[in-house]
Amino acid sequence: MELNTYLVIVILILLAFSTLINYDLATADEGFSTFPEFLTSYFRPNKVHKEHYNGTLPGFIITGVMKCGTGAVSKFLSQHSGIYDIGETYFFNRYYEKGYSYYDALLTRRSSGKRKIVFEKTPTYYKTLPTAERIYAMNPETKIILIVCDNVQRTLSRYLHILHLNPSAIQRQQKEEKIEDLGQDFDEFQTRLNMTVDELNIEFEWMLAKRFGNFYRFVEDLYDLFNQRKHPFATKESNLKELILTDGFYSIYHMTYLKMFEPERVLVVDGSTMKDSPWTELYRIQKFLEVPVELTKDSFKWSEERGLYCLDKGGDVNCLGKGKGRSQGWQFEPYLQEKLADFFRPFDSHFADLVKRKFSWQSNKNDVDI
Ligand SMILES: Nc1ncnc2c1ncn2[C@@H]1O[C@H](COP(=O)(O)OS(=O)(=O)O)[C@@H](OP(=O)(O)O)[C@H]1O
Repeated sequence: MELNTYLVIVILILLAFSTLINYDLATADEGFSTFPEFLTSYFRPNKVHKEHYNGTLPGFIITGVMKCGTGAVSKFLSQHSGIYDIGETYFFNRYYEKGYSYYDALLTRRSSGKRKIVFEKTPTYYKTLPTAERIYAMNPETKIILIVCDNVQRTLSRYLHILHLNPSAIQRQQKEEKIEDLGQDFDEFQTRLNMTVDELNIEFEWMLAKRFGNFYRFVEDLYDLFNQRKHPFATKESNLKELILTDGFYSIYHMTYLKMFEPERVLVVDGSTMKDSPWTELYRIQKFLEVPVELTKDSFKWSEERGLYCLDKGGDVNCLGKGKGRSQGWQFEPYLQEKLADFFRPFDSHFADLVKRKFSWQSNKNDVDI
């Protein structure tokens, strides 16, 4: 064969691949029907502990997402006369080995016998593997609330959160390691984040190509990697930049909950609305919890100083602590803002399909025909 013929063949192969390597939901044309089939293969533990469990049971658990307004939702809900917030426990992912007697004692002590619906929030439950199974095993009737938000904003908030950590002497080294990984200042963080997005994009484009551009099949492959505790999810080798990004793959983590709990026991909340109209999602939450709707628009007052809605306690404006709302006025450079939005968009669209709702931060760019 002549050199020219070789060249033509190579160009044709490259062209064929370039159409496959189009990491965009528009190419995912047959995946939607895979959801029901995928999600009806329920995995449920044989042993349910509720019958043997005499102590205080949480009526519901807020499982995440970190930096998506879990503190705001908890604080607002704690104003409800029938609800009691016992705070963060990390029982199901950090202290499970201590056993139910530890959890029981903790809940009983913190709730001090209140005859209310008790809840806890631990913002990492949503993405730690055995958690859904363990909560289900404790009580399959537990209600689950997952608060999600704009991933670009969440990424920014995570960096600022780590930068402002006020660690104990023991944790100081951990903080230094995190900052070393992320970057000493915001500019350095942006440069490194940009590179990490590029690296993940290359990896994902190949994975997507192997699935002939079907985003839904690609997500199922990611789901398998998550279950096998493999890259790009948390492993010993993971860097924090990757983890901050993959923390936003809500579908992957949420599928483990949907495979376990009845759909009516799981509520997804748009945390991005907590800043400018908290009462809208709080209405949905109160309905979901089947409690009287006490938290309404009248329960809130706009704080000019904080640029956020705060609780209105009879004229007294009660805002969350200074540790919340620190991202006001911060923004990524426009090039990175756009790159991150592009990176997360198909994942957000997939999640929106999975839970059948559209979120406040999703632009019309998401209205792709799938
Ligand atoms: N009404 C109101 N008041 C205060 N803060 C609000 C509110 N609504 C949403 N938010 C946003 O919540 C972000 C913190 O999220 P979390 O509470 O989930 O953070 S944490 O994971 O528990 O640390 C926090 O992120 P930062 O701005 O980065 O601090 C806020 O933007």
